[in-house]
Amino acid sequence: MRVAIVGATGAVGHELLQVLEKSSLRFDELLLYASPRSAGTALKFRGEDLTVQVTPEGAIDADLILASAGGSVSQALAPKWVEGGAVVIDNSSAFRYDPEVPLVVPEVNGPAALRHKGIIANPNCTTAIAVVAVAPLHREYGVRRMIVSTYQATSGAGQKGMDELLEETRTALGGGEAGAEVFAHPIPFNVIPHIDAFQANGYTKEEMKVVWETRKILEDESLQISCTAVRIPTLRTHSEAITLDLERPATPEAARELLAGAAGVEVRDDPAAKLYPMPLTASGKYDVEVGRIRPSLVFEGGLDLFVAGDQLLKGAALNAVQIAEYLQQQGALKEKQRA
Ligand SMILES: NC(=O)C1=CN([C@@H]2O[C@H](COP(=O)(O)OP(=O)(O)OC[C@H]3O[C@@H](n4cnc5c(N)ncnc54)[C@H](OP(=O)(O)O)[C@@H]3O)[C@@H](O)[C@H]2O)C=CC1
Ligand SMILES: N[C@@H](CC(=O)OP(=O)(O)O)C(=O)O
Repeated sequence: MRVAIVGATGAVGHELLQVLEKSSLRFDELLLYASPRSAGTALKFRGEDLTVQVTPEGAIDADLILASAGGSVSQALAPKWVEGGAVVIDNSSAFRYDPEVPLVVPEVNGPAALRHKGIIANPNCTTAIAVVAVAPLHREYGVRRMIVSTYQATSGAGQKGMDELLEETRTALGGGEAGAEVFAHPIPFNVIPHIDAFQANGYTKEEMKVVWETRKILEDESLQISCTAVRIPTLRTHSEAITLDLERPATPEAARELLAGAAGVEVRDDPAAKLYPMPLTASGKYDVEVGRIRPSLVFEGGLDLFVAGDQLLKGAALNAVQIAEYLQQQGALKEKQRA
């Protein structure tokens, strides 16, 4: 079994290497690809140096390709990879809204992955983190309306986002004027309510991804969702305040108990002991932290909660590897015939 990572030198690629090291996925060989500027770079995997190669324009001889090199690379090359016999798990947004392409968070809709025709899409990171917490509540109480406000880390914009936070913070602390290239405004000591492009309806694409993708994953087009997505000066982990209007009333106690048994969730909810989800505690963790669970003051029987999830892990690398593990467990990931 041969696995390839395209985009191995990026923020998500780096996490893919770490997650694969610990994963139960069985494979014999790992191939690493990036852009020409990284060709020849050595990256460690299981104690060995693997050399990064230039991503070819055509097929890659691998059984499974984990793609995290951006939408335009996936758009252009993923169909060729599939033609060459590989299964592609794509971290970009290129195919997420294609009805033929499953959009999968294994804890929530794992079996959807089995319906793939070569490509499986990994959801937007903000969405993936939200649905891990919301799906169990939706199943039990029926979510009617969902209002989300996000606090998104700079690594959501890749390695260059983290670099800009660190460099511009140094500049600001040194008495200089912080600049901005990756973000729309200087990020140190600021919050920016602008992630991705503004759409005709006044929402950003990041906000609309939460709407479109949550509905697709939960298979419920009737869900009413509104999101405000905000960039904050942290390195990693996206946090989200979520308000839920429910068809059947929930109590915080019952919700806490339900979520404590839910896969991928860690309930961290003891305000008296100052225990609640935070980037500081959620970073590097596989589970999404959920806390501040309380009755909604607006929607009777509804809930307010706060989640924090490492978006480079559950929002990207971990979720992609979990999809691959799921396929393999189901006997749906096979080595292709080679001459
Ligand atoms: N960051 C996040 O939180 C999340 C990211 N994603 C998605 O994952 C993908 C990667 O994101 P991220 O790791 O953050 O981005 P980075 O900018 O950190 O990394 C991009 C990677 O893609 C490679 N790359 C860029 N252009 C090309 C090209 N033309 N051909 C081949 N390889 C190329 C880069 O190689 P090189 O180093 O040589 O330039 C690098 O390895 C994106 O689609 C993003 O939307 C999804 C969920 C969350
Ligand atoms: N949501 C990421 C950006 C990203 O990579 O999103 P997507 O995978 O939907 O393109 C952010 O915080 O900026």
